[in-house]
Amino acid sequence: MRKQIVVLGAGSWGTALATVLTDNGHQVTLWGRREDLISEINEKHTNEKYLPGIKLPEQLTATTSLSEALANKEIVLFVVPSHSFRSIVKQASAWIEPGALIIHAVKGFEKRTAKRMSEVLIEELPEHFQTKIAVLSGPSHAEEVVRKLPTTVVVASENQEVAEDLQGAFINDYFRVYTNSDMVGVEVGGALKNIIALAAGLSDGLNCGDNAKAALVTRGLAEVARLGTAMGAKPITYVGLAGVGDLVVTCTSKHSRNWRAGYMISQGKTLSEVLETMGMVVEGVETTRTVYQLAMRYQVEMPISEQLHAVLFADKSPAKAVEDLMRRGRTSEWEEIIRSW
Ligand SMILES: NC(=O)C1=CN([C@@H]2O[C@H](COP(=O)(O)OP(=O)(O)OC[C@H]3O[C@@H](n4cnc5c(N)ncnc54)[C@H](OP(=O)(O)O)[C@@H]3O)[C@@H](O)[C@H]2O)C=CC1
Ligand SMILES: O=C(CO)COP(=O)(O)O
Repeated sequence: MRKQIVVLGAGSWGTALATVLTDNGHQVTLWGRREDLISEINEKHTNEKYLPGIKLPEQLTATTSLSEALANKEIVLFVVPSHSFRSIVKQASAWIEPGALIIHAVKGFEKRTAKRMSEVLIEELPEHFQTKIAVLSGPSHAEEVVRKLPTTVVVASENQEVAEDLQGAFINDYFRVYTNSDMVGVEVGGALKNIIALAAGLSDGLNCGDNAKAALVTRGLAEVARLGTAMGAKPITYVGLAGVGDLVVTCTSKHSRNWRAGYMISQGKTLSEVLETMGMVVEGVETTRTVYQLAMRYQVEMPISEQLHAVLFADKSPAKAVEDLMRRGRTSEWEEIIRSW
């Protein structure tokens, strides 16, 4: 059924998801903060900064006005980076229709509080939205989605009806959507895989080889599952799209900004040079800082994240980080948490 949908955030992922929803016949409004970009989307049907060379559907309209964007919308999708999430939710809150479903597609934690985005939504929106919140995640680079390449994602909500309604709005022949009830697991998986992708970029830049990459993905998954489970996730989520699926794509794809950031650091660039060159959000950097605190709070061992933290924020050489990972104390592959899968 045709729905009225607003997508808040006109970067790569917001624009790509708005395209999927428009292709599905919904009436979609894309909100962004820059007049020049919004005029470009409305007049030229392009978003050259974030999705160069892509023609967007002509039916997709954009605006810089939050009140206009949110008027009469049945689904509200937030896709702004985690660092601006709370502020945009606060501004939007007053204009959201009481019956709307709320979904976000953000892969990060709030820097100041280490909260998940759904926790921020619960704090900032009126209480009646609490049972209407969902997250969309999984292996899905915007550059491939706008080219209609086959993609699978997961929509997680504690409310099965909400998950199924949203599945129905997003699913099509190139964008297959699965439901899941584990919001914590899906949100934590989406955020943490960026740390492992940064490490994979470093490893590739140091020519550590394919064995090392496989080790990072596999032991990275163990690390993600360990913290996720301690935070309340269901371990089985990590053998799904928001776990192993997203780890594989982000650690191996040329499209990954996190992988590219790690690679550039291995080539001697400073973190600020990397972030400046990228011109797009690299969520894994702040997530590494946050996860360092979360690992201590939950008393969870996270050796890859810990080494990456030292490389990014304490000037440790990537080569020494690899050496320290390889020389860790001997351990068994299967610990209690992972054994419960
Ligand atoms: N790109 C992808 O393939 C995927 C991304 N994601 C996740 O989606 C989220 C958004 O990322 P993505 O779209 O890729 O990011 P981009 O870097 O492509 O775009 C960032 C967008 O956020 C806007 N923005 C930046 N700062 C602010 C602010 N302070 N207030 C309001 N808007 C702001 C930018 O606006 P402006 O242009 O005006 O600066 C731009 O529209 C991230 O959490 C990411 O991990 C998830 C899956 C896939
Ligand atoms: O989440 C993504 C793919 O699933 C995008 O990853 P990057 O932010 O590293 O580009």
